[in-house]
Amino acid sequence: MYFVTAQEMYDTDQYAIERIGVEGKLLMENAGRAVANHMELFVSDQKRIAILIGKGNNGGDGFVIARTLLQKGYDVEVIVCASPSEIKGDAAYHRDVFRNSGFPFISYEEIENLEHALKEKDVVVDAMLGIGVKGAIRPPYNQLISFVNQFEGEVISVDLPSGVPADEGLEVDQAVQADRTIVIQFPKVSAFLEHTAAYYGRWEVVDIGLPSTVIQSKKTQKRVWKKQDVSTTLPTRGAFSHKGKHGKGLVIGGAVAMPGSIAMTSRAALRAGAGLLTVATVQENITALASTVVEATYTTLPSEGGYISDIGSVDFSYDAIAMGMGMGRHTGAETILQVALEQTQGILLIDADGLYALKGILSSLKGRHNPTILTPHPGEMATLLNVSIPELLHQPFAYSKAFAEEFQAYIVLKGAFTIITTPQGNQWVTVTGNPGMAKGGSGDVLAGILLAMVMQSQSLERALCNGTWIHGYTADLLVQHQHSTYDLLASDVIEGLAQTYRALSQ
Ligand SMILES: NC(=O)C1=CN([C@@H]2O[C@H](COP(=O)(O)OP(=O)(O)OC[C@H]3O[C@@H](n4cnc5c(N)ncnc54)[C@H](OP(=O)(O)O)[C@@H]3O)[C@@H](O)[C@H]2O)[C@@H](O)CC1
Ligand SMILES: Nc1ncnc2c1ncn2[C@@H]1O[C@H](COP(=O)(O)OP(=O)(O)O)[C@@H](O)[C@H]1O
Ligand SMILES: [K+]
Repeated sequence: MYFVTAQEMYDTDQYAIERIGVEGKLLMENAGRAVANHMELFVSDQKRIAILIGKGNNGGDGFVIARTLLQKGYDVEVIVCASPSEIKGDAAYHRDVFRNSGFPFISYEEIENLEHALKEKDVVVDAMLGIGVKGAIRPPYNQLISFVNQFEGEVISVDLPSGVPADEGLEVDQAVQADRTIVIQFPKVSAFLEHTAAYYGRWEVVDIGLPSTVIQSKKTQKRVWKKQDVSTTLPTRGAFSHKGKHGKGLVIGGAVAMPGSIAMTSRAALRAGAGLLTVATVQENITALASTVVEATYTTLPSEGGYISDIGSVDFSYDAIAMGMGMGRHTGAETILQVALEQTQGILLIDADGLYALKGILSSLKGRHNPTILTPHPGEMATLLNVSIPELLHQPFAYSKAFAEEFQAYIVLKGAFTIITTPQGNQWVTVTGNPGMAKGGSGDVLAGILLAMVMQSQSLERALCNGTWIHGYTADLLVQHQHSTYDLLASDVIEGLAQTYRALSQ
């Protein structure tokens, strides 16, 4: 499923009108009807509904929603949040159709105490501001938004909660806190940003028949990776496959004080289907690890001060190598990473402490002939970019894209919304996962799953999307059935992979 910026939405709208010949009025009719029909699924006709209508096209949708619901027998009061004569274009057309159908509306100015009037309602439909919102919220919307936010019934926003911009990199001045948002055709970028997503409440998309042509013709696209994508792209294991077909992988990492991280990465890689796995770590870790991850083979590395001191003995001819987990941030780490960057013949995934080591030698990424994958959490990514974490999280898509394109790497920016960016600038977001994963070790498990995924026959971006989706989904299943967000451990997710793979293969 594509998701879009405000401009991409307007371009799509224009394409439908100018190239396909669907009139704007009809698009608005489709939008309003689709929203009203969707509301019918969860709002009973016994509810008292107020629809707040703004002066732009979001308000135009509101008139169609109101007319459709009234025709279905719903109890609807329409409150126009502007002088009705300010409404222009397609929205004015639908204002007139609404009026000519014999339905009344009232201007907010005519209501003596709007806050009180809303108390009489069960549901407020917010069709005040859509993707056209800009800058600080001006009267009367600022006041109306605060009334809506004090309203105790259900708030349903149309397209996006009024006041929330569609795009990243913008401040929210004041915005409706919706319980539910019915999104028109394509989700907007703000549905996947930490500072704006919560305003949407739960959201669903309604189809109004707009084509994806414009979005597909762009040089790069942004898409949500969903369960159906996983089911249709996850490679199946052929009846006559052998271990060599499922990848020969290597995990490099683990300082003396941090053996657990590579144990988790390795176990996760094996549970996620890796054919053969070797672990290269300091000699002190080998005995304990070998009894924890019995399926792996081991390469003993020399240590100094508890850290890997040299990786010269490593054979780099693996299909894929994951490096950096529990490696430590010692001074020698950069040299070790440099060796790996130069010698790895297959795919190189760099995580955790490897990303800190990468900071000083970022330009080495450009010289690599084989794919490099970086899996930073926001702290690691902000360090690589020399920006603050809030700055990064304000526009994670733009930062990830610029970075991936400049350094020709795949970036997996982890978080509640994990963003996968290819070196060409295409982006996917996975929305699985829960706060139970906000614990040490979750990233190590993801690195292992991704290592296994990229070695099995599928495109790299699909492998990364499938891996992050599966990681989060497994944690979601565990929290729903056996665990809570408090007690869930990163290693539970490794064992939980069994459930996910079984569910996906049924
Ligand atoms: N494919 C599509 O595009 C389709 C779009 N559709 C629908 O149209 C919506 C987009 O409509 P839109 O462009 O008219 O913008 P929208 O958000 O309704 O309002 C703009 C108005 O808000 C005002 N305003 C802005 N900022 C403000 C502020 N800070 N404080 C106060 N006021 C502010 C601004 O006022 P002005 O600055 O002009 O004075 C202007 O009057 C979209 O979300 C979807 O619902 C569907 O019908 C069909 C397909
Ligand atoms: N609140 C959350 N919702 C969804 N996923 C989360 C949440 N918090 C963390 N995660 C996931 O957990 C993992 C944490 O990775 P990371 O921060 O690298 O952990 P660590 O370094 O401790 O192993 C990432 O895959 C991230 O997407
Ligand atoms: K709205």
